[in-house]
Amino acid sequence: MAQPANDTKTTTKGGGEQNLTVALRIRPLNEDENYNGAKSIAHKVQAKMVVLMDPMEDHDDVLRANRSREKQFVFDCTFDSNALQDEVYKNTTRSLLPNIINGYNATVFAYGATGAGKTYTMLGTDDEPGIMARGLNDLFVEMDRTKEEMKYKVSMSYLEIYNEMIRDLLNPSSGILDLREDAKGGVQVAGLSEVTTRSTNEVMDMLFQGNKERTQEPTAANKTSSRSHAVLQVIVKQQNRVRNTVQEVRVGKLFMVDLAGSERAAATHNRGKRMVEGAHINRSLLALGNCINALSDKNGHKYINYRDSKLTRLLKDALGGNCKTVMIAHISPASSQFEESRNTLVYADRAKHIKTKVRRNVTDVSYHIAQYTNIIQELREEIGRLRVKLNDKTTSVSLHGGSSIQAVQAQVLEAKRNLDKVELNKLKEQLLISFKDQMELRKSLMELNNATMEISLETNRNQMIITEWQAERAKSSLRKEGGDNAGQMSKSMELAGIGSDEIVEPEEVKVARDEIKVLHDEKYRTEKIRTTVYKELEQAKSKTRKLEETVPQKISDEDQTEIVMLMCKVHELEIENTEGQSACLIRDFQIKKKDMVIVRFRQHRTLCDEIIRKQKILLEENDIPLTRELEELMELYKLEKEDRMLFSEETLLNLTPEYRSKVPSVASTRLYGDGETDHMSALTEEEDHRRGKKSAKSDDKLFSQSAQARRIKEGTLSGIWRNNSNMSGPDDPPLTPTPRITPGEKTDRTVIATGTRNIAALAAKKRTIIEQKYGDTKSLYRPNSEKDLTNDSYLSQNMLAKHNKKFSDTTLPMIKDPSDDNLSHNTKNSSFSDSTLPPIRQGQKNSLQREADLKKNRRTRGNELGYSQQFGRARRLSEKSNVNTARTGDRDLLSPVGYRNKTKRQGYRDSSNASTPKRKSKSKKNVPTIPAYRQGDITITGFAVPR
Ligand SMILES: Nc1ncnc2c1ncn2[C@@H]1O[C@H](COP(=O)(O)OP(=O)(O)OP(=O)(O)O)[C@@H](O)[C@H]1O
Repeated sequence: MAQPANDTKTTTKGGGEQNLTVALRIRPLNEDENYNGAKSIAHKVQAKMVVLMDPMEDHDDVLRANRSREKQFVFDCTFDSNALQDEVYKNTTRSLLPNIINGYNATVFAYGATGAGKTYTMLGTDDEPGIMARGLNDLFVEMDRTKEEMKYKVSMSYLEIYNEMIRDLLNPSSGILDLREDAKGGVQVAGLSEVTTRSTNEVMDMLFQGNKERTQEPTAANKTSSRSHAVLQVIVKQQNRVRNTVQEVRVGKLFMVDLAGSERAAATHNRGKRMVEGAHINRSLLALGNCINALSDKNGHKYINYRDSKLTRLLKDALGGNCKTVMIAHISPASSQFEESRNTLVYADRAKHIKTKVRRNVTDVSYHIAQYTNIIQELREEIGRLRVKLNDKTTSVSLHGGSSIQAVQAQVLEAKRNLDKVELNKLKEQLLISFKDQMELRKSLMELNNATMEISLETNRNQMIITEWQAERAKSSLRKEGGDNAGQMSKSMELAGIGSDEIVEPEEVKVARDEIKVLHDEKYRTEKIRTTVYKELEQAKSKTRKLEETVPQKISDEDQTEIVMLMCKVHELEIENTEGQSACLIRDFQIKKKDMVIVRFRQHRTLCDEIIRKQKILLEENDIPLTRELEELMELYKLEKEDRMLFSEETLLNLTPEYRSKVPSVASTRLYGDGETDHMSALTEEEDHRRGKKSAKSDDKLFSQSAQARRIKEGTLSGIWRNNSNMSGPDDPPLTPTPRITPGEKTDRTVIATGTRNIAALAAKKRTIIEQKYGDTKSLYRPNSEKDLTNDSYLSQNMLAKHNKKFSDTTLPMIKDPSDDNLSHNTKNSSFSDSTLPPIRQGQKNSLQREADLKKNRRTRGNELGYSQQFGRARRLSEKSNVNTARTGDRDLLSPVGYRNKTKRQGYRDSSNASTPKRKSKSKKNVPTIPAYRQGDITITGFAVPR
């Protein structure tokens, strides 16, 4: 029997003292006993009680009446002749097996006379296996049940004591084995083979082979009499599968002993060898009986002599040590076996009092470092085993439950698809909302940009009206002073800046001033809204970008990704479309602005032309010779004018029709452009002709009338030269829009003459100043060869402006040459910018009236804003549907724009009814105001972006 390797510390834990379990089995009468007429004298009278009757007892024998040997015995359990093998096993042995597994020792031995049925109980037959087979079978079953958690090692040995000699039944060739005791008092059989077994079948095979080796001889008492004690030892080592450095190993031993039966020589008729065998058997059994007697001594002071036989030495632990012991006594019920049975019963009854101390055998093994490798290896093997097991389970599950798992997987996939679909729809919805918001904001921004442009244009137009009137006012002052040579200087000075207050400002100019202020406020408000919208647009863009970035992360399906990408593409195209529209509008605005600059330039040029012409007349009339330089300049001027005429038709064609119709007050000036100059020249010539004066010889070229100028005579002087009733004679025809040219020469001549006189007055003023300063006026008339006169075009407007700033203030602002390539750039920086609002004169006579008009305008706008704020998004559709109508002035009154215009018109009417003349249709203006901003609610007068 091998011991655990390494550092071991074997201890016994738990348990306690307990009595030997004694069972009694009474076998049936065999054929011989029946044949010999033996009577059954052993009876199980209760579950644990047996009665052994005295076969010699005779109730009729008075002498032996009180000497009956009948006796009752009580054991832990009794089995009669009808008891089955399984019943005996279950009631005596099976309860021991768990103890064996948990490290306890147990012994089951069969005791009894020869032929009493010990071998039958322990070994049994093929059909009725005995306790050994059943016990071993159940032991393996139990180990198999817990093998996942515990690791077992089962070994067995099988020996016999025959004639006090120990033989290895599993290895008979090993000869007689010695019985030795170790230092701890443990009994060891040297050289006994321990065969490791893994299954019940192996155990049974070995048991079968071992029994064949057992000495068994027929005797008179038993045809299959066992002539030796057989000891089957099963050692079970148990340890937890989870290894540790200190491992607890439980070692349980089960001894199953089939003793040889005691025999009486007389009864067995043994002779010779059988008699010798019987003597050894009896001797060993006697030793066993003595031990039992000693162990069962109630005082417990008797010496237990185990050394009298090898049997008692082997059963030392089983009888008095650490062992749970079950003794199954066997008797024959036959009356012929009364003495044997009675002795057995007496021994068994004594054995009941034997107490053993049962403890668990535990060995704590501390492994050396070198052995950790083995532990690790074992652990790896365990892991591998578990993996195999897992795979097997998976495979098994796949085989048996594959369809259900596939169904579950399908359901999970389906659920995931549904989830993805819901998420995708949500994402799509968010994207669409984001696109829509962005588009609305872009359109709003575009509309606001256009509103700003419209405001700018409208401001310029009003500025022109004011400038136009200021020029007229200046000329009107000249006319009033026309012909009055006396005090020319003082008048001229007055003309230069003073006296204009006496001229009543027309209603149109007042409205223009009011509207400039309104437009200025409107521009400020529009810019503010534009900033807000721009910020919102940036936020919307950012939001859309984030959503677009989320798309590939959340959408795995290819088709779904494609759909969302298409949505994004559509969105991008919509944005491009909007930007294209915006660019068109901006270009249109630039063209309009350039047109306006051109008109302003032409106005200015016309004035310059007129001044030059009149100066030339004055020079001729006064016989003032032209300087050489002036002649050269005149020649250049003439050439430039001819070129201009050639260019005029092309310029006319390039002007936008919309602008022509939209700016009626300056339309005539703009439309006819150079033609007007020509026409004016023609008129001047006609006047000269009527006066009978000859023109200067150079006039045929310089002031010649072109065919085109004559053709377009109609309406030419409707602009700055004629639009003043104060300047018109009583016989003059109505003012514009009358397109037909009328005899206005007289007025024009007056104007021209007045202008010339003004210039002359300024010249005189200059001379006076110089004289006062230098006392020499000749320097003013120095020939052109003289240096300081070379650059003095003293009759030019610029020169005059230098001497009198006020004069220049009353004239048109300086305009850069339109031939500049940077026209648009100059336009932005020019004096026409709406940021340069004209100064509103204080102290004018009509200032109170204008203030009233302004307040009225403000009130009107206030109504507009309040009203427009009440409009929601739903109103937009109504507004949009009325855009075209709004352009023609017939706007929906529910529309903010329509409401505004309607109110405004009404406001004008009220104003005119109260204190001011009715506004002429010519001066009716559409001030581009925008209602209070609400995303997508912007509509500009005369402009709407289709949605
Ligand atoms: N309970 C029983 N039921 C039927 N037959 C039995 C029973 N017990 C014993 N026998 C039979 O009795 C005979 C003797 O039994 P067995 O050999 O087991 O006695 P034994 O006590 O082992 O004898 P020995 O000590 O000589 O070996 C056998 O033929 C056996 O089959």
